[in-house]
This record gives sequence, structure tokens and C-alpha cells, in this order.
Amino acid sequence: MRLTGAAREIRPGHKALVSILRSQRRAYNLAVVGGGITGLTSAWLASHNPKCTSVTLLEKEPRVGGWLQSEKVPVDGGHVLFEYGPRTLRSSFPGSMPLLTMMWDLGMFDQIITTSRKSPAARNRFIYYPDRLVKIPTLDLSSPSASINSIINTFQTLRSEPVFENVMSSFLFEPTKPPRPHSEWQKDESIASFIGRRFHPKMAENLVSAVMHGIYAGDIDQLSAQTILGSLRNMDADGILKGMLDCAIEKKTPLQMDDMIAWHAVRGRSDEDSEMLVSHMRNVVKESSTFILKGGTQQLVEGLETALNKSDKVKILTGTNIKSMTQQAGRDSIQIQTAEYTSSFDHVIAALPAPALGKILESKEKFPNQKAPPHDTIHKLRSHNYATTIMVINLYYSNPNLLPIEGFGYLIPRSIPAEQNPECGLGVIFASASSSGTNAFYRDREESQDTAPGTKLTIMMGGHYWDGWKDSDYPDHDSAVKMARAMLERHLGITDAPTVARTRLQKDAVPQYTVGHLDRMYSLSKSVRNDFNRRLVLAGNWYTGVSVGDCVRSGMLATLLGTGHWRLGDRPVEDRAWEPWRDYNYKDWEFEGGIPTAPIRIFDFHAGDSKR
Ligand SMILES: C=Cc1c2[nH]c(c1C)Cc1[nH]c(c(CCC(=O)O)c1C)Cc1[nH]c(c(C)c1CCC(=O)O)Cc1[nH]c(c(C)c1C=C)C2
Repeated sequence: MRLTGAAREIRPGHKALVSILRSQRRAYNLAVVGGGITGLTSAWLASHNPKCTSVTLLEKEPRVGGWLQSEKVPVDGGHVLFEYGPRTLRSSFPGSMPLLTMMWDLGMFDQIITTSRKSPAARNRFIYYPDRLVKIPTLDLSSPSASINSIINTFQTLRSEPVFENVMSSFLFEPTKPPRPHSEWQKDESIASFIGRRFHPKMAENLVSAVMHGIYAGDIDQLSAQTILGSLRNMDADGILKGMLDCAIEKKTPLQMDDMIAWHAVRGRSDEDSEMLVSHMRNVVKESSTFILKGGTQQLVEGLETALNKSDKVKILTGTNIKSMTQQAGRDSIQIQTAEYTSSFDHVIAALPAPALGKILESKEKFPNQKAPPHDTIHKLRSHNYATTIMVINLYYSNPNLLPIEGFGYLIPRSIPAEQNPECGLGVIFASASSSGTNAFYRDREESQDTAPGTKLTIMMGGHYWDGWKDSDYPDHDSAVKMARAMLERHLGITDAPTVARTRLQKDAVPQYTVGHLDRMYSLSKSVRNDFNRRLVLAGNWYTGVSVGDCVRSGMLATLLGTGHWRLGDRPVEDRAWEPWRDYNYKDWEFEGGIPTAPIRIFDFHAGDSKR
């Protein structure tokens, strides 16, 4: 049942967004290209801007939502919900605030289910190495005796399990490791190189590679340490352990500047439900490390789509192929041509994969007075083309006691040799465990995405192991299910046949931030700004973060800052909360056009700063 008498009544509309969008310049019309979560967020935010006269959302596929895909499958006794893309959303401050605020404004808060930090799904995470599942130790500090026991157990596990070989000694010696030579500080390196250099290559192989499988399905030899481990890498000069100790003593936390900007932008609320929103968001972040939606991530898509369909400013064009995107000499507006029509837009937010945008810009369509093709931008977009492909296999078993252990699931590191991982397995999620929890609005309600008992498992395979594969190389549905079952038998001893098996090959699903990513994105952003006079904005998972929260933040920054209709520092002085960018020369930061992101990526948040 969708809410919520209570929350509806206390939601007086979108005063918040209207108030931050007040300081507008001229009226403008907007095209958003790409109907994934970034594009939907951008269109939704723009639709609340009184100066935005129309929003046209163009999507190539017949549906919007992109990688957010959930399916309710009827089974004996009810239904189970399968996810084919992202499933759990991270709950953290300030990273989740823009997403949670948007969900509140969409009236979806009562559809959020939080997973307690104390639940097995949050605490029990496993790594498969070398031929068994090993739990990653977590400290239980709930009482003095629990703390002592858990420290002793952790110590024993770290000493006895081969997956943790060298971990203790590499932590011990980390402070003695020299930093990189000063001349190389700015130079990026791979995650394998950074972790191997500061800790031990075995730690990179056995532990960090598994984590990177779970996030990027990527290879630690290629992924960028500067982009992905930025805050740790900033501690290279004095040592990471010392850096972390300093953070604990000085009560400081490295935070992303973009997160703070997006949070600042959406929290400028003056409406009466703002206190209630903040208190509910605080509960979500305090009590859970992840949250889900009762109807799956698809529900967020539907919430946004419904809101957009209600707005008479918004047109959603699905199944629409763009033939060209051009500018005319002497004009700033951008012309978009589809099979049906050609239209001119004051601003365009491109929330589609970088190579797909490159292809559109490369189009040979000719118009009178057309500017020369933006070769520099096209070249940079087309060479930013590496994403991993994942086969997602969802299995349902009617037996609720199928699993020998409780937890989130397990990840497989790249140190497992090919003979022992012929399926190219990346990990297995015990999906039933993370499908239930507490309602974020009604804290006394326990809820689940599934109405039928049983066990849901998701097996992921492929990723960087399948780089360079042709379409004909990928397993089909039957082979994928067979491979998944072979993995489950080998790893968990499960021989039962699943009642339901659904597979989906997610081609080029996770863009890879490889060594040098930040420099390349800076250069791409500059080219786009120059080539399109700041009228073209790039947003989404190809640029500044691959998670759902990152995409929502990116969509918001694109709409607010990227179109130049809001500026950092626009808010009146008396209304100003703590603004960390004021410690830097933020007035010189460029956000309009290109990739809207702060040049200072990470800053140290000191406890008490927000009261300044
Ligand atoms: C379709 C497969 C995906 C894989 N990674 C991602 C997708 C969409 C993206 C992703 N996964 C995680 C993160 C970081 C956390 C966040 O900020 O949201 C991102 C950006 C972590 C994660 N990985 C898996 C789960 C269930 C989660 C959620 C958060 C958590 O509880 O830690 C599982 C998983 N994802 C992928 C694989 C191979 C895998 C294996 C078990 C690839």
C-alpha cells in the first residue's frame, strides 16, 4: 500500500526546490538525453524550476530507468522480487542525502526498507578463498566481554586464514613504507600498485580485488587509485595508518565536496516538513548501512516517471533515436535531430554512455550554417569506452533453509585461478537476507520485498574476465544457469534445482575508471565547454561515480550548476549553513557546461564544522 496519509499531508509540494531555483536568470528550455536514473533526476529537478519552460527527455529504449530493473515473479505462496542491476542503496552522510530528499519529495519514504547495521546481511560478508568461504571479521564492541572475544577471534582468523596472509604484517610495516617520490604525487597509479606498495601485493590480490569485483566487476590492475581510493591515497605522504589515526584523534572525516554541494542544494528548504525529513533521514543513516525499496529499484523509476508525467512541462520520448546533435555558427542553442523532428534547446544534459554520445556528435547529418564537428570532444568521448559486462543470474528455491550460512553473500577475488573459477564468477548475493528490514517511515514495521517464503540467490559472473568477448562468446540462458548451479554446488554444496531461474546479460553495465581517469575527465570537460559554449552538460555513471547515489547527485549538479542557473554562494548570507567550499577559491570553480564537479574532490570534515 502506498502512503501515507501522514506523509502526504505533511508534504506541501516542492517549495524546497522552488526556493533554491529562485535565483534564476533567463527562461530556458532543456533536453535531457538518456532516461536512466541520472536523466530522470535531471528532468525531475528541472521540471520544478519556474524558469525552465520545457523539458524533453529522449530515451533510445522503449522504457526509462536504464540499469534499474526489477521484476516481481509470482511463485507458490506469493511473489519474489528479482533485481537485475543495482539492488541496495548506500546509506551514508552526506552521500545519500540528495537521493533520500528526492524520495521524500516523491512521497516514497514509506516504501523504503532499511537493513539494520546489526543484521547478518550487514555484518556477515564472506570471501571465497582458497576453497572455502571466509567471513571478513567485524568487531563487536557492544560490551567489554564481547569486545575481548571479538578481538581474540579476529586475531585468530587473521593469523590462520590464507586469505589474510600478510595482512597483519603489512599493517604493522605500513608506516615505514616510503611515499612515492614528490615528482610522482600527481601521477595516478592502479589500485593493485597502490595497495601493493603501501601494504602487500597479496592484500591487493586476495581482498581488494574481491571488493572491486563487487563494485566495478573490474580489474585492480586497471582501476584508478586516484579516482577510487582518493582519500586513502591523499595520506600517502605520511602513511595511511597515521592518517587514519589523525582522523580519529582530530575527529575528522574525508568527505566528497560534490556530495556536500548537492546536499546543500537540495536542503535549502523552508517548508514545514523539513525538520521531519531531516529526522527521518538521520534515522536511516544512523541505523542502516544500506536500504532498499519495497518494489525494488524499479519503484524509484516509476516514482520519477509518474511525477514527470504529471508535469505539463515535461515530454518523455521513449524509443527515440537521436540522429544528430549540432550547433549553428553564431548561435548557442543546440539542435537535436531525431527521425521525427528537429528541435532547438538552450541547454542539453547528456546522461548517456560516453561512447554513445560520441557517436551522436559524430553524425554526418548536414544543416545550413552548421558549426564544424567538435572533433576534440568526439575523440575524447569515443576513447572513454571501457565498461564491464556482467551476467546476472537470479535463482529462487522454495526451501527457506537452503543456505549453510547467514549473511550478505560472498565475493571471489582474482587470485582464484581460472581452473577453480571456470565460470568467471565474481560473487554470489544471498538476496533473501537483504530483501527485508524495517520501514523507514513507520519504524515499528518489519517488511520484505518478497511475499513468498524461500531462498533467493543472485550469481554474478563475467566482468573484466570477459573483456574483448564477442556477442557469440557469452553464455546463453541455459548455460548461464548451469554455470551458476555448478558454482553453488562447488562453493556451498547446493544441489537442489531452483524453482525459478532468470538471467540477464548486462552489456557494458559498469563503466571503468581506469588509471588517469580524473585527468582525462578534466580534459573532456574542458573540451565540451569550449566546443559547445557551455550549453552541453555531461552527467551520469561514466564520469563522477557509478552508484545510484552518485548518479542522482550527478543529475542534480547537472541541472542546477551545469546549466548555469544556480551558483555556489547564491543563497543569501543569513540563510547560509556551513559551506565547506568557502575555505577554497570556489568563485573560480567552473560548473557550467562539461562535467559539473568540484575541482577539490575531497575535503576534511571536522566534527563541529557544520555548526560554524
Ligand atoms: C549489476 C551489477 C553491479 C555490480 N556492481 C554494481 C552493479 C550495479 C555497482 C555497485 N555495487 C556496489 C557499489 C558500491 C556501493 C554503493 O555505493 O552503492 C556499486 C557502485 C556494492 C555492492 N555490490 C553488490 C551489492 C549487493 C552491493 C550493495 C552494497 C553493499 O551491501 O555492499 C554485489 C555485486 N555487484 C556486482 C557484483 C559482481 C557483485 C557480487 C556479489 C557488480
